[in-house]
Amino acid sequence: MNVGFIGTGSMGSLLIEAFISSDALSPSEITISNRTIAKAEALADRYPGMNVAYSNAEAALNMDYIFLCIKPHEFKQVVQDIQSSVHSDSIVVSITSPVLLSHLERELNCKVAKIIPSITNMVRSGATLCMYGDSMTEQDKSDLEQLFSFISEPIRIEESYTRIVSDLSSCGPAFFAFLLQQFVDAAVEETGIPRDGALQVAINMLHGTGLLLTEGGMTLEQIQQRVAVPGGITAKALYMLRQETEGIFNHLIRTTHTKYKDDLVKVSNAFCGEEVNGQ
Ligand SMILES: NC(=O)C1=CN([C@@H]2O[C@H](COP(=O)(O)OP(=O)(O)OC[C@H]3O[C@@H](n4cnc5c(N)ncnc54)[C@H](O)[C@@H]3O)[C@@H](O)[C@H]2O)C=CC1
Ligand SMILES: O=C(O)[C@@H]1CCC=N1
Repeated sequence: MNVGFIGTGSMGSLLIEAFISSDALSPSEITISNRTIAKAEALADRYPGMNVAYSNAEAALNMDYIFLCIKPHEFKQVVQDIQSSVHSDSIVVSITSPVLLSHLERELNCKVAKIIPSITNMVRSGATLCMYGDSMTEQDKSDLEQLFSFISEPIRIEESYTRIVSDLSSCGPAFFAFLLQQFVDAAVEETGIPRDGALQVAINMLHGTGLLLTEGGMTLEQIQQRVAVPGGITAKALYMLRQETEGIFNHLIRTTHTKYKDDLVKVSNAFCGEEVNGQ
């Protein structure tokens, strides 16, 4: 398989490293390009056999898959760069939410997909959200999902739900890391417990809670019920939490969606010179 990665920043390098460490791809199957070429060269130095391309056009030439691991505002330029390298059987994969499949289909004479990864894929965990353009066959979709199954659970979603599912899957690790940090900081502030010890206990708790929900087969409600014995301490604290956090995640979701709509308008203007009112 020949796979091109354009953009070797945070997510591009994470995907490359996860695919290699999971044996989904060997370094010699991978060609990379990046705006700052020294960054691509440094990555390739760590994986003998990996190829560095000195233009995006070269990174897309003769590739089965071309992953665009760049920011939304960088798409228009990169899509132009690769236009003459792709052919009807190439599959271009975008990993960002505000670039629509229709934007890519409009500009590229090839098959297109959108796959939103998550930082959790670094440890071969979490989901990848899969959406496909019209020319992707069922075989193309299952081949791509087979590749992503080495590092994640691929889940097909409707493009109209991209943002909310990205909030849960890709932004979620940042949101829950933030909440855990607040919990630990408060523990230190309120009691003087050494931070390292408190953090270690909190991390074990989060890991164990994840296992209860997966391997343990428990629901979110069951976990709360089993811990919050009637009249006990947890029950009292959960009551307080419900009062104090009411509506907070609605506010969070409205915030991500407002930013998403702004980005979508900018990308649509760049691609089509017109505004789009999609969600
Ligand atoms: N951070 C996360 O957890 C997730 C990020 N994403 C998406 O991944 C995308 C990339 O994000 P990051 O990797 O965090 O960004 P980044 O800024 O770390 O990486 C982008 C890379 O693209 C390169 N680049 C920019 N313009 C280029 C061009 N014209 N030609 C070649 N290379 C170019 C930059 O040099 C940089 O190395 C974003 O669109 C983001 O929405 C998607 C899911 C999760
Ligand atoms: O907004 C996006 O497309 C992704 C999800 C998490 C970070 N960036």
